[in-house]
Amino acid sequence: MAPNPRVIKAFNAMRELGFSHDEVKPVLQKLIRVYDTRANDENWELIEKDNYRTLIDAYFEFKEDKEAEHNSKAPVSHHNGEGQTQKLHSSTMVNSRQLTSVKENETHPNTFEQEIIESSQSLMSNKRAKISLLETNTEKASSASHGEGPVERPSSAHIRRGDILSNSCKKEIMKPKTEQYKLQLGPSSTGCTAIAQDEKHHLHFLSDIAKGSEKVKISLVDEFGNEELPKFNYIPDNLIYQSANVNISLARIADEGCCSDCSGNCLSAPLPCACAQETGGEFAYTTQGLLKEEFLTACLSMKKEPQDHHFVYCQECPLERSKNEYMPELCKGHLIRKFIKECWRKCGCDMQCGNRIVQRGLRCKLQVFFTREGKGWGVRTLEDLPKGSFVCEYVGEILTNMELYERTMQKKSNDKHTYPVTLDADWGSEGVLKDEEALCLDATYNGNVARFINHRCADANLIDIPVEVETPDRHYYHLAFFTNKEVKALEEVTWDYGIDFDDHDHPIKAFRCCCGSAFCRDKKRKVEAEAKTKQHRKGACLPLYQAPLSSQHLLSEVLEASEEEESPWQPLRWINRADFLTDGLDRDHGWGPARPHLEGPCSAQPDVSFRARKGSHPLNLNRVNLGRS
Ligand SMILES: C[S@@+](CC[C@H](N)C(=O)[O-])C[C@H]1O[C@@H](n2cnc3c(N)ncnc32)[C@H](O)[C@@H]1O
Repeated sequence: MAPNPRVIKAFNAMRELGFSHDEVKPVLQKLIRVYDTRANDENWELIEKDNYRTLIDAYFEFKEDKEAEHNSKAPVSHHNGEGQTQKLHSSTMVNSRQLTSVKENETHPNTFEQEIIESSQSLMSNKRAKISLLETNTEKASSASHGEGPVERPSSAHIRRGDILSNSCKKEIMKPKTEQYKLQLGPSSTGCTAIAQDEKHHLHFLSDIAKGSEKVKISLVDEFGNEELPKFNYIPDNLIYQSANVNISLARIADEGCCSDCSGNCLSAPLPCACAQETGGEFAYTTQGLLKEEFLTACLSMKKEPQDHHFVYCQECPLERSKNEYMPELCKGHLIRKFIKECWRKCGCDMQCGNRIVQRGLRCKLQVFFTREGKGWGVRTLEDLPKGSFVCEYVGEILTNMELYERTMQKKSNDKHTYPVTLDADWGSEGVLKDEEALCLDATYNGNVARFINHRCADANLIDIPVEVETPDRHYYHLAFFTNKEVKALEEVTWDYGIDFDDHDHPIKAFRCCCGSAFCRDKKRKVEAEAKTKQHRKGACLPLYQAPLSSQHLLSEVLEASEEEESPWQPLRWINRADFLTDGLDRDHGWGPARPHLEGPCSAQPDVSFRARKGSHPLNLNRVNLGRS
């Protein structure tokens, strides 16, 4: 295939500015992918405009990231929980609950409003609360709680603060309208917060975002009243999007892979059954339905300290293939995970069997709330949860990684994409995975409550564990969240996405982490980057070259020549790269950017200052005549 002339033009333009082909290639490739120029040739203009300004910026960003990555890797210890940079992993399955006929006593809780009161009361009795606030007197709520009518269907109701604030609070509301004030029960993410706001603000409140599809209601509240309600479809079980190859059939479950001879509760049998083999001949669950301590500890240590032997490297990584079909990069590694295997349809036990926890679905009282730290919506528990409790599953659409990549490319820039989960916990046991077998979960458009669970670096209170239920093949499994410590009512629940904040190739751009953890990997990275910038400012700046104005030399020639040992062209001055970039390229005067590897000490004062290019920053930078004129 003949090379695209625009690619050649881009390389030529960059070469003229002194950037070599090899340095530009990965950056250009990335931009081509990001702007999808193959599908839309017009997008080339975005790369080409302002004399390839985007490409130049991307080039420096790329360099900076590489340097930051290099610096951040060296001192990181893998034993303090801060060094995890594994890719997202995870898991699970299709509609096990749709496929199972669950005949259990449905434990619909009281209305959301009652839950809140209960939570507040429990806080009061714990002496943690200073003020008890939220209470309802809406007719609907009371009739529902008295069984006089159907439970209110969720809707995007905007309930005014006066409707739900208790009498104790109304005194406060009499304060001047302009005054905003907040009455709190503990810190924002860990305590109940009730807020009386300016009259203009409304409290967003939904009594059940699951619309009755879960065994418990999941309420949503925005105490700040400013945020738009999230737009997505609630689904209680995973759905296959299109090309994902998820093959569920009883015939695929071997007799040895199930416990057809069991009856009742496998956990009460004298010996563990075949389904416990996966977990070393012991069930992962206690008879109280919690994760066993040893199993939890083993899973936690694998996540926190992923030693080398816990990673596998694909011969041809489907993740890399989805990013670049023609020139995939080498596999970055996948963490091998511990699985739980639950009894299922071919097993002789009943639905109450203690080895069927995740498939019985969500039972915790959870609430979606708007966080204050800049994380957007989050999830908190409305009841105390003992260590090892199953909280919920990460439910979404099952996509191939190719489909995910395409989806993220198509999304509009201001669309929020929830963090997807790659189902790669067992990729190591496979040969070369086909695209339709390399799956992930995306809960952006269709998902359950887990789509609101925020990330916390290293010391989150939930752990995600892969669970095999209805299919023995491990392309597809469930990803279940369990508490890894006791979680008190009204605490936010979080999990460590395993996000690598330096991975700029990930289909979803990493967010600025506001997890607040002392082990925050993003914060650590920023601190390191800032230290580096300061160092730059102090002295280690970049060399700036200028071809003599009188000379006919092209800037590229100057730059190329300056790399030769005997070159007459040596950088005489250095400038701060950030300053240079804000000022733009002044090619009319022959100014060119320097290459980072030529860093050196900053010179004191400029000899000469030049007029800045029209429209650029009017700085008299260290614009020094570097030529030998
Ligand atoms: C799975 S969603 C969680 C729900 C999300 N907060 C929302 O409002 O829909 C993941 C997204 O939440 C935000 N997020 C999660 N954890 C965060 C954190 N620690 N700091 C900042 N933003 C976070 C990021 O925008 C991320 O892409």
